[in-house]
Amino acid sequence: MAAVPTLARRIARSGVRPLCRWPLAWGRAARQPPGLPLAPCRAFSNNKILVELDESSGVAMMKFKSPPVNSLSLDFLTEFCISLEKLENDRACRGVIFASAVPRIFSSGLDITEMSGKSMEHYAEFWRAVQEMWLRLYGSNMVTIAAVNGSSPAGGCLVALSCDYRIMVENPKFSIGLNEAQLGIVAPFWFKDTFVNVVGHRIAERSLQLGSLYPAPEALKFGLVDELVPEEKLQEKAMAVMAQWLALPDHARQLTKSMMRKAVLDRLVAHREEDVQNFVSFISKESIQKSLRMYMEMLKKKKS
Ligand SMILES: CCCCCCCCCC/C=C\CC(=O)SCCNC(=O)CCNC(=O)[C@H](O)C(C)(C)COP(=O)(O)OP(=O)(O)OC[C@H]1O[C@@H](n2cnc3c(N)ncnc32)[C@H](O)[C@@H]1OP(=O)(O)O
Repeated sequence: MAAVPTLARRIARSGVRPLCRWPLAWGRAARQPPGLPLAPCRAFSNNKILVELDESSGVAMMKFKSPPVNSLSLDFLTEFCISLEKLENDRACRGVIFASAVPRIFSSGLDITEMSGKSMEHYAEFWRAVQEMWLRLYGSNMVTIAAVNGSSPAGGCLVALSCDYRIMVENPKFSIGLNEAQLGIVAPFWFKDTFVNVVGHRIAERSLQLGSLYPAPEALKFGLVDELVPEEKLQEKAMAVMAQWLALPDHARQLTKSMMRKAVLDRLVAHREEDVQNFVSFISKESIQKSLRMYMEMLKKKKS
């Protein structure tokens, strides 16, 4: 299979629609002192993601709005990469906070329908998009904070793990973890490396083998998330942590981040095509397809 940069073409084709210059998301108007004009702010959105950049603070809010569960479909991943690239190239932006606009769910992880009943070409295109999302997010020069306002299994957990800091809503009904093994699939080496870098080898090994999902208070205990807050305090807390991180000179923080993450990033870059081939041959096995179908059926049955 040739290494066709299909995602790059999708990014080029896909338009990012500008919104208005004075957006309302995250209650900016409420924070503004009365009588003063609003600080410069730019917003853009596409079908699945809303972004608001506050130029005075250099902080962007990226909100996932792909109901019902913010699953990471090919379209979502493409739009995520476009939005992140736009912010990365914007000199006014120094930090991004990620949150969900869907109640109770941060992200349900990779869209299982993209990995089930499709062609080998489709699996390859999808997996390149997953790799691209992680390479851009884990390798971002910006300060990245996950404001985890809902459940965040598997690929959703990877998004949070790839950020510099994780703040989660203290609700024990919200869970987070790399539960791939429960679906009969395996977290690839770069998911594992990202996880190990956050929680350490022993906890990662046990959690990955068991496919464990942890309620927010459990996740805090071993550092899968950095702190818990009540839902109504999440935005304020994320802004405060961001201000702390942005108080340092960018170059020192960026070089340190790159030093800490480079080996893990380089490993995927060096084995990218091999990783695509591994994914395609693994996911297209009939036994794996059967496991995914059963898991989807289980999700549907749970409702009835
Ligand atoms: C040798 C090694 C080689 C390497 C091989 C690599 C192999 C692959 C590695 C893949 C890595 C990562 C995988 C993933 O990320 S898989 C996704 C894992 N996600 C989950 O397990 C979460 C599943 N969902 C839930 O638990 C719940 O939906 C929820 C998120 C807790 C929300 O619960 P809810 O009650 O509010 O909503 P629910 O009714 O369950 O769902 C609403 C509809 O959404 C559908 N849905 C849910 N999650 C997904 C998903 N991830 N993908 C697609 N669709 C999803 C669900 O089926 C409902 O649909 P419908 O309304 O019934 O039609």
